[in-house]
Amino acid sequence: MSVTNDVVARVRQMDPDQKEFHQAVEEVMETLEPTVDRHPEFVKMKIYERLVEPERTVIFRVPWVDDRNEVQVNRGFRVQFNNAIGPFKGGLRFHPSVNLSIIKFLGFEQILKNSLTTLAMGGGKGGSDFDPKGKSDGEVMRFCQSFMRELFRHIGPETDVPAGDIGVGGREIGYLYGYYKKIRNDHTGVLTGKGIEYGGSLIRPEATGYGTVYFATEMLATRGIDLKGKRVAISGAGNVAQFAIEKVNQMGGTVISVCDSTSTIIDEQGIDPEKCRYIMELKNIRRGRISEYADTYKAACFEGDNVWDVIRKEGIKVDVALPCATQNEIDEGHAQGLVNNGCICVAEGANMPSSPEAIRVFQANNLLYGPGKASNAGGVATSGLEMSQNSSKLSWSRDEVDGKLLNIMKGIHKSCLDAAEAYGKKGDYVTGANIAGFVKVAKTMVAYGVV
Ligand SMILES: NC(=O)C1=CN([C@@H]2O[C@H](COP(=O)(O)OP(=O)(O)OC[C@H]3O[C@@H](n4cnc5c(N)ncnc54)[C@H](OP(=O)(O)O)[C@@H]3O)[C@@H](O)[C@H]2O)C=CC1
Ligand SMILES: O=C(O)CCC(=O)C(=O)O
Repeated sequence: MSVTNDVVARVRQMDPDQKEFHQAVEEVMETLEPTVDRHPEFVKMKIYERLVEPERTVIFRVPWVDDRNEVQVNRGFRVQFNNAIGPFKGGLRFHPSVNLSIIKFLGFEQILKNSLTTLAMGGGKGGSDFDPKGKSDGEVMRFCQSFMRELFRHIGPETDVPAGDIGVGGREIGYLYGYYKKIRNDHTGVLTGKGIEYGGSLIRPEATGYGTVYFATEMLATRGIDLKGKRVAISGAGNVAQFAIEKVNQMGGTVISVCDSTSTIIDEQGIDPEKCRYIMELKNIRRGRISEYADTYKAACFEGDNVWDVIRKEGIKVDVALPCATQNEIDEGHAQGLVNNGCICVAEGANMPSSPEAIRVFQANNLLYGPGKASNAGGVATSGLEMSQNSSKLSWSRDEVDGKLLNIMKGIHKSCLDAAEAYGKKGDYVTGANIAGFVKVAKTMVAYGVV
């Protein structure tokens, strides 16, 4: 048995119920095989085994009082996975599905993603099974304050710097940061995604969606194809999806879909900038359902199906797919549906949105397939830029940050292709992203000795 297979088997045996974590580890370990022969020092120092074991995991009680004056209790998590190359860094997810397996898969992916950005950031992730949907601002604030009442002792600008993810946007970051500042009496860059008035970076809200589109354009360019005039399917209707729509519009593509967890909208006329602003207002301010879009604009609404179900069932032609909702939203059948309907490029805005079987379909059909840890790395990269601005007490202009984001995405794209070629897998972005992200972290861990 190879070292990497051993690691997968051990992870499965030690934590048998953590299926999302197994999936993430398996995908990475499969592709790291070529590094084993070339780096005997990684084997000797048990780097593969150490990579899948978090530095520490904190699980905590989050009690809070709802608007009816009743006490509620949720579970909080922070997995500090690896800080070899910089402070732990990664978002917080508030969603009822959150459990240790999901937080570990996200934290594990974050190690390699953050390494790819070239910035000094280790990997971590956290969150809670709290559901912000349907809660008042007061309830969300009291929950965030209780969450921070425990989290504050584990984080710091040089230790661990959380940010947003599903269910954690500007509102939540404001409540979390305000409470941290209150109890630590410290105004410091301990969170990213902050409001611009109190230390946030321009372009951070846009960065994940914009970066995903920049990555897609780089992939398309390798085949001499332009995004202009292409039909683009996007899933999700949250932060990543909204700014992916905005950037596709700026680059001359046509976005034909959007969804939330209850329904999918197909708009054959295209989700133009005005409709995109409508979605932002609907989702970020009114916190309504995406089905309302079809009441306002002439568009089809499919209850209970995600974007990929609808594309497959209805035979909707698509050139480019940008999954921006959640993990495993694209299964094998969805992937085949995309292939059958003409898709040439998939760039993941979400984390692990494609199942392993779906990835095999994309690769077997020679699609340009960009895994999330490369294609959505613009969000955390811009968080890294926010950290730099905070520590130097400077604020950069919109154009300056966007320019740096674009260069980082181009750099990640090149690193993926270079590593894939160097390790005998030319054009394979999955292998390239995993190896390029891993080797830097692994070399650093070797340099530190056994710690
Ligand atoms: N925010 C960031 O900077 C980064 C985010 N990501 C990843 O991008 C993805 C989206 O995150 P983000 O936009 O920030 O989160 P948001 O909470 O802003 O939006 C998530 C969107 O996805 C929808 N969604 C969630 N679950 C499902 C589902 N099962 N089926 C269909 N739609 C669903 C939500 O619907 P509803 O409104 O019904 O909840 C919502 O519209 C996640 O995978 C996240 O990990 C990756 C890198 C950085
Ligand atoms: O900006 C960050 O620190 C986190 C972004 C994130 O959670 C992610 O990349 O998945």
